[in-house]
Amino acid sequence: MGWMQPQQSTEARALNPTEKLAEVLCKTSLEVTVSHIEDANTPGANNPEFYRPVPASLSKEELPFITASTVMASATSGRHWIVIDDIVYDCTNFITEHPGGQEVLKPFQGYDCSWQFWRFHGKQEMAQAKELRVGRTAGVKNKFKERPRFVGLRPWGADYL
Ligand code: HEM
Repeated sequence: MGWMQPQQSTEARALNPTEKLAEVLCKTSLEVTVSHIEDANTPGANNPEFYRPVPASLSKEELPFITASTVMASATSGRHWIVIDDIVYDCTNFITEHPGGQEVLKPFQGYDCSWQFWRFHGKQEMAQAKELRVGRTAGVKNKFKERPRFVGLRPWGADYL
């Protein structure tokens, strides 16, 4: 039996090695990591005119996030945006230079055209497209259902049926 004596606060006295370690571990585990998330409320962020092509050196994660509704709004704006694998490409100037012609790109303004792109192109064209990136997005629809690829007379992958 004895009297309870309040302990000195840790600020007032030097910490022993165990306390020091505990302090470091606590601080480390409480550290908050932040990633760059665009604020869709930023003035102008809902207007396709707000965005311009970003440097090719930026990774996908570093691209500004553009909402699906803003991407779709580009269809009625002056910008010709298309989406391939959740990346938004500004083809406003490129459309007249596209070797496959303007007509193939026109129906995709404001829409996803991933499978159509990969049907005709490979990594080389994708590298060329990199300089047209304006942002990343999610949930943008493709107007057309992908038709199965045929290998000879059977659809690709049909041999497991
Ligand atoms: C930013 C996106 C795009 C870029 C950078 C791009 C680039 C190119 C290039 C460099 C070629 C010439 C290829 C060659 O001569 O071998 C080409 C041809 C073509 N592209 Fe694209 N393209 C894009 C988007 C698309 C999309 C979305 C479609 C379809 C909806 C498409 C359909 C075609 C077609 C049909 C050809 C002609 C292919 C042929 O003659 O064999 N392209 N494109």
